[in-house]
Amino acid sequence: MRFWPLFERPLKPGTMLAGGRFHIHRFIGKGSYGLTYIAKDWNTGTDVVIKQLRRRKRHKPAEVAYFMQEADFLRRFHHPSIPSLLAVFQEKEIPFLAMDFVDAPNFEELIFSHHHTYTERDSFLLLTKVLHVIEYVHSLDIVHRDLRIPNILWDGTTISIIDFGLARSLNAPSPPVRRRKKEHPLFRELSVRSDFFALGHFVLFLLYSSFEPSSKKEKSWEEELTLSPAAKHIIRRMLQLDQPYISVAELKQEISLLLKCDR
Ligand SMILES: Nc1ncnc2c1ncn2[C@@H]1O[C@H](COP(=O)(O)OP(=O)(O)OP(=O)(O)O)[C@@H](O)[C@H]1O
Repeated sequence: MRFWPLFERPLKPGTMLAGGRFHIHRFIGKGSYGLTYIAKDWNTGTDVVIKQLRRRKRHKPAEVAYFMQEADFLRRFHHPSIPSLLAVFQEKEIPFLAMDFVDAPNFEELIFSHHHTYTERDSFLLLTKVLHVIEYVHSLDIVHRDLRIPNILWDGTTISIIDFGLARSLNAPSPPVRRRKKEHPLFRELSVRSDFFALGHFVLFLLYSSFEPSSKKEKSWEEELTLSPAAKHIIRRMLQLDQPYISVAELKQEISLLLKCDR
C-alpha cells in the first residue's frame, strides 16, 4: 500500500499548469477534496480559481468521480451568478479544474469580519436574489446541498454561488451520499428541500447579524429574534418545522408577499 503524508504541501506561487496556460499566484484554501489556488490564465489575462484533487485521493474512483462531477455541473451551467468552467486537466496524474474567479466577499466574511448587519427586509431581499440562482440550478434537476454562508458571495450588486462539490443530480445516478460528522441529515437530503433547509440557516445568519443578546441564557431563534409572523412562518417551512416548500416558486411567492406588506 502506498503511504501519502497527511499534510500535502500546496503548489508554490509561480508553478505553471496545463502546458503553461495557468500560472499559480497563491494558495487560498483546503477543502475536504483538495487544494484551491488563485492563478492567472494566460489565454485571457484574468484571474481564475484552480482546484486540485488531493494526491492520496486520486486512486479512489469515488473521490475522482465527486471531483469530476463538480466540473460536469459547472460545464452545464450558463448563469452570471455561477463561475464558468474554464478547463479540466491532469498534471502528474492528479486531476485539476479551473473556473472563473469571483472577486467578492462571502457572507461569512461580511458578517463576522466586516460586521455587516441586515434587517428583516434586507435579509429576505438577499434571500430572493439567492433563490433566483437556485431556481436556475433546480430547473436543471440539480441540488447544491452545501448552501452555507462561505459559499454565497455578494459584491453589493450580484450574488454568486460557488462550490458545487456536494451538488447532485436528482434524475441521474450519482456517487453515494456522503455526510460529514455532526451535520444535520436534512442538509444533505437528495431533494430541493435540502437547499431550502440550508437557506433557512443562511437567512438566520443574516438576521442574527443585528442581534444583541439581552441575557446569557440560550434561547431558540424564535424567542431571540424579533420577526414578523410572515418571516417566522417562512423560516419554519424552510427548516421543515412546518410543511416544507416544494419549489423555489412557492417560496419566492411567500417572500414577495412578506416584502410587499413590509413596505
Ligand atoms: N470560483 C471561486 N471564486 C472565488 N473564490 C472561490 C471560488 N471557489 C472557491 N473559492 C474560495 O476558495 C476557498 C477554498 O474553497 P473550497 O471550495 O476549495 O473549499 P472549502 O469550501 O473551504 O471546503 P469544502 O468544499 O470542503 O467545504 C474558499 O475560501 C472559497 O471561498
